[in-house]
Amino acid sequence: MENDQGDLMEQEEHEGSDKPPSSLKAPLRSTRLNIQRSNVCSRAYFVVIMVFFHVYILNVIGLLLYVHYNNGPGDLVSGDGVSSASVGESKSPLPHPAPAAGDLTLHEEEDYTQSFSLPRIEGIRVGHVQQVSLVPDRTHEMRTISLKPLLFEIPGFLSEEEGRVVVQLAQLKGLMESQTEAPSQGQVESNQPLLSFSTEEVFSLLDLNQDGLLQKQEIVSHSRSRDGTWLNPDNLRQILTGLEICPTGMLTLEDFRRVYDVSQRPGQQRSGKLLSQFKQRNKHTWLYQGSGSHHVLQTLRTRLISLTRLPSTLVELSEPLQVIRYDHGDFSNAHHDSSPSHSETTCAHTRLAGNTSALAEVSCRYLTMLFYLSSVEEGGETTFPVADNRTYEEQALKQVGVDLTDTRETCGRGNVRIKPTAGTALLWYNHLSDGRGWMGELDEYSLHGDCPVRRGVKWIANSWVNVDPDHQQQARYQRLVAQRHRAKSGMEEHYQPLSHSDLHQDL
Ligand SMILES: O=C(O)CCC(=O)C(=O)O
Ligand SMILES: [Fe+2]
Repeated sequence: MENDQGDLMEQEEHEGSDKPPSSLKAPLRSTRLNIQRSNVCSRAYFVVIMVFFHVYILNVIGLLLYVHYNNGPGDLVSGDGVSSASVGESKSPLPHPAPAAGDLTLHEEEDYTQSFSLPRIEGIRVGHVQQVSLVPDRTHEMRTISLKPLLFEIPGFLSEEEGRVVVQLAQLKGLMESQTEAPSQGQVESNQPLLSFSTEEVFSLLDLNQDGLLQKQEIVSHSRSRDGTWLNPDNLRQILTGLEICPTGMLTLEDFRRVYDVSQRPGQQRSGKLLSQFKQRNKHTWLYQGSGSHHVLQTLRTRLISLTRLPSTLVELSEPLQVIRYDHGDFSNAHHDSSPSHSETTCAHTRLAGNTSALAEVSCRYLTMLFYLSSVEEGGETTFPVADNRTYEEQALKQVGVDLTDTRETCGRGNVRIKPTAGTALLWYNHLSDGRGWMGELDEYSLHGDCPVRRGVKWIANSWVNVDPDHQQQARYQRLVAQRHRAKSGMEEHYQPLSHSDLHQDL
């Protein structure tokens, strides 16, 4: 470097004179050569730099275009021509939307099963607030309540007026007495002890043909995790596992005692009595949300699709809206809305496309959206007893004398408790991701219940999005629905969308 500069200065010094001193001739020639070489080098260097610079700029532009088109609203799935929600505290982008399940055709099934993925809203951290745009002219705040389970609260998701409409529609339709009502019928007073069944009583209840042996079919016919069955998913899993290793394929009372006691908690074993998963629920009804239904019901579903960015077909093929009324003292014990998958179980919603030899139909619910339709003066909180605990300890749920699933006794101890406020919606994922974009294991932390209503009346609505953990089964089911649609529209002059009730049993 220094040498080059020295040569340059030397050259400049002598440029003015006609004849440079002879003593300087030779060195000067070599200096010129150096200068030319140096010019060539800098030009090449400049060209290389410019090429890299342009490539870099092109890369950046390409990346920006990619991000823009992948996150753009045009990509979001909305079967009803609904504009999608924009969500974010500006920093928290949502995952990529899934392709429309409804667009599935026969030859596309393979691709579909390869690439189909379920979006999941990111929680970021507890207390994180995201702005969501669900309706024109205003935004809503969505707050992360817990990460385990992934649980959000959205105040004002529906207006008080919309809440009243849903309540009135439920009343017009007529609310059914819950099948889980206490045998003493009517109201159970809040100070009445929980029903409990001995192992022998449960065996007898399950033994439908009273032959003293439990066949698989008998066990799984009680497998529903909701609405007061005797077997919660954990019980069912333990018992079915016990049955699998039983050479006869049937359980005697003795076998049953062994597997059922294993599935119970120490506190219950001590007393020799088993607390039931009995849930006290007053009345409920189901409201269809498809085309032709009240616009408020359709709007709720539309907002759910916008918020979750789930394929609209998936949501449209899910259960109808369940509306529940709780009077004074009513409650439900902690439970999971969905079920763990097991080789013996099949999802109720895809059973048409399912393996008919599967013994148990269970609810497969990727997420729950719960709408508070009324505020409650006292009590009635939704409780998540183990939410955000560092580790999920099944044993800790039921220690001697303390049963965290018993909301009548231990509601105050729940890690997360949400007071019902008219218009607020809760959203939580009942399942973890399988790591490949599909629905994975049941999230044990999604355990929840509701505390007894102490003053006032509580109205809520549940919207569940059904997904089969076996995505090929989900694809087969949707293909079947699409085929039926085609067959139906071919037969009818006016196209009528296949209603949920055509495909699902009343859950
Ligand atoms: O009413 C609540 O707060 C919870 C209701 C619930 O968990 C259910 O209906 O499955
Ligand atoms: Fe629930």
